[in-house]
Amino acid sequence: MDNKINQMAKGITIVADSNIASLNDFFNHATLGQLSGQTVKIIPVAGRDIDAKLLSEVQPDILLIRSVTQVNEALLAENHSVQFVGSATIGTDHVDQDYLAMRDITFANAAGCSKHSVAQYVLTAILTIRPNYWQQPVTLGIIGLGNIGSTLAQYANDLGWQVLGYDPLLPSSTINNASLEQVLSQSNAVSLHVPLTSEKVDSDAKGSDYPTRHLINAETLAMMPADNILINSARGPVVNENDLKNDIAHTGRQVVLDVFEHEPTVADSLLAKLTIATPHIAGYTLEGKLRGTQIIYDALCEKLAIIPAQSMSNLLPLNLFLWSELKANPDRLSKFYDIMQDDALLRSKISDENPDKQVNGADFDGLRRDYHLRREWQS
Ligand SMILES: NC(=O)C1=CN([C@@H]2O[C@H](COP(=O)(O)OP(=O)(O)OC[C@H]3O[C@@H](n4cnc5c(N)ncnc54)[C@H](O)[C@@H]3O)[C@@H](O)[C@H]2O)C=CC1
Ligand SMILES: O=C(O)C(=O)[C@H](O)COP(=O)(O)O
Repeated sequence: MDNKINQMAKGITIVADSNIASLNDFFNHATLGQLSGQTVKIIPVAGRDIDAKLLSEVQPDILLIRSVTQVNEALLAENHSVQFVGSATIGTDHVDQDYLAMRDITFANAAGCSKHSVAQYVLTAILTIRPNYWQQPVTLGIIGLGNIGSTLAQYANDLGWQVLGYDPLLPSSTINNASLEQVLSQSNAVSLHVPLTSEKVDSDAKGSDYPTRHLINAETLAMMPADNILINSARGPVVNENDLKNDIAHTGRQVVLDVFEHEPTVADSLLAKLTIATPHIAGYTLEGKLRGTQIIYDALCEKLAIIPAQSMSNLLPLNLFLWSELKANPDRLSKFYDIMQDDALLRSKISDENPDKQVNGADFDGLRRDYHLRREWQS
């Protein structure tokens, strides 16, 4: 155990995004208080309300977030206490990890936590739009073959689909088997599973040699035949939304978005053109969210040098959703996941009373906060 954590001996104060699943079950006196005399105080706050003023006033030891809290110098400059930041998410584009390292603050994210949930979301979207794909040969393009992309490829393989995959940062393989242009031009549906990264400039070690910001733009959209579905459940700015709107206007392409360039705001001028639109809930299953909490809880226990005393298996109700059952009964898809209900809820937030003709940020966030977590299908 390091000295700084020892200095928390009188108590641990945690500021946490209130949208973290089962926060109180994982972070309490019984599950963290194994250090002698420790008390645990949790301050739950909406993720977008975790700001520099709060962290300066409260001076917590631990900060637990999800994807909507930007963690950087601006947030932490007036804070002298945080020693651990845990993000119960796969994505890390909201966290300046170099800054945390410079401050000697430990960082953990929840890699892979919702990989099955997101892959199942993508399959549901495709098979809802094109139910005939249960029976016929399909080529699925996957851009980014990490945890989610490779999990999606397994499901596709299971359905007898061909996979064309592109990931320039991984060695070639049976699924990493194509160029970007081949994936875009030769697939029936293309799904994006890349992190949000920006271009590398000489002085900026943070950039990527293969940046993904606006990876899908007028030029790359032009490579896709009009009947090729596009699905983005990665991060909004991976797709240039203006270029996408123009593309749909010209091609009539079927497009599924779970994430948006200007999230949490969604303009009706875009929404009206989408075949399916959902409020960033691709990973929102009970299993996916609990796994995210479990992973950062385990990482915090490691930091505190205590033995984890809580497990998501204690919190999960029985799960009767079997992938084998769905495969044998494709007509049950909407019972496994009714994606059109999520789509309708998002669209219902645009009303004639809303002069801006957009989904407001508060409504978008509200749909996510109150989301009825679905279940992950078991294999
Ligand atoms: N909509 C939602 O609810 C969720 C969205 N996500 C998003 O999905 C992203 C991917 O998740 P994972 O697969 O778990 O991440 P991962 O880190 O396991 O895999 C990402 C893959 O993308 C590849 N990659 C990077 N730049 C690329 C490029 N220019 N072209 C092609 N491939 C590239 C990497 O080499 C890596 O293999 C996350 O970063 C997150 O932003 C994650 C969970 C839920
Ligand atoms: O894990 C990720 O990365 C995600 O995109 C999350 O599932 C998004 O959920 P929130 O962190 O915004 O609740």
